[in-house]
Amino acid sequence: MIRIHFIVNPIAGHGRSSLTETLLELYFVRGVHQLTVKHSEYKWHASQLTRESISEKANIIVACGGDGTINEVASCLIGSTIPLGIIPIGSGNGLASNLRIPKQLRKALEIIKNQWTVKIDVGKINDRHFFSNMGIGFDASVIKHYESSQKRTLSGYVRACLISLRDMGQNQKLSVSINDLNHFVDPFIILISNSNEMGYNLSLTPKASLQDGLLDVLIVSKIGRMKMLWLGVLIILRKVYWLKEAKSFQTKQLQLSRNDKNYFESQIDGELQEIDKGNLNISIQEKSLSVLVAE
Ligand SMILES: Nc1ncnc2c1ncn2[C@@H]1O[C@H](COP(=O)(O)OP(=O)(O)OP(=O)(O)O)[C@@H](O)[C@H]1O
Repeated sequence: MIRIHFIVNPIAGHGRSSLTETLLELYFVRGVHQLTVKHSEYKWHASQLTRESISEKANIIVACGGDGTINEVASCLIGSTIPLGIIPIGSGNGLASNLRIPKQLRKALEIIKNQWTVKIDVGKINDRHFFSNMGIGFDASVIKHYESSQKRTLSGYVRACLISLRDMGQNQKLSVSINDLNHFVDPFIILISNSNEMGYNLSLTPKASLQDGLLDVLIVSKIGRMKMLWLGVLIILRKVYWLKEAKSFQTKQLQLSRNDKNYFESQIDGELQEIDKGNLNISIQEKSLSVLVAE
């Protein structure tokens, strides 16, 4: 018997999905698959449910949600032999899109039944993990406004970008140490990416790969408002490197530090996080998560 546990975020993707045990059972074989469906009730509950599923000896644990839910479930599975399944019912679904996991329920469940796995890299930031990307500056501000608007849609995302463009003015001098070189920056954005997709088919690091053992880093120093708009166009065209203030790096690890006492306001896999430390140590853990994908 294959024990498959589904951890469902009921509010992901505007809460439009209605994944129930009765619905899921239609796609599986009684006597071969044993299904358990759990619903998260609050932030970080999905992590707790995953830890319980591990002690209940689940053979496969499926994150049903967007990048935030995947982060909570997958963080508990790093280094484990239990593979992560994904049902992309989130809003942006960046990681699922990079892994070519379809949004159609039947096709996504087919991947889980087939049990074909690949190992992917995992990003580490101090004692937390990210699977898609993390960022500081403009994109953290976008996530802050996106989370506080009640509209988790592409138009809500565009609106959050416009509000963030209006608000970006504060200086935050940082030291970034990459590949033994120190860069002192007043960044508009720092994005550290494992995946080549941020969701909604957008990418700031189109060359990133989930399996290359490297983090792709984009640093854009402070720019004026016209250039910010031009950057928006370049993001859509996937040609951010055309901007002369944009610098790209590939590395296995980097450090960010700031001298003032402020916390780092950052986004990790699309969720706003306030990291109360003057130093961020960011690294890659190569091929440390098994994920179910199409063969
Ligand atoms: N019952 C719940 N009520 C409120 N928040 C929840 C609940 N269950 C999970 N969450 C939180 O919802 C947040 C958003 O989840 P998730 O990222 O999966 O969806 P999304 O934002 O729609 O998708 P994406 O990240 O792909 O845009 C996560 O931080 C998660 O911890």
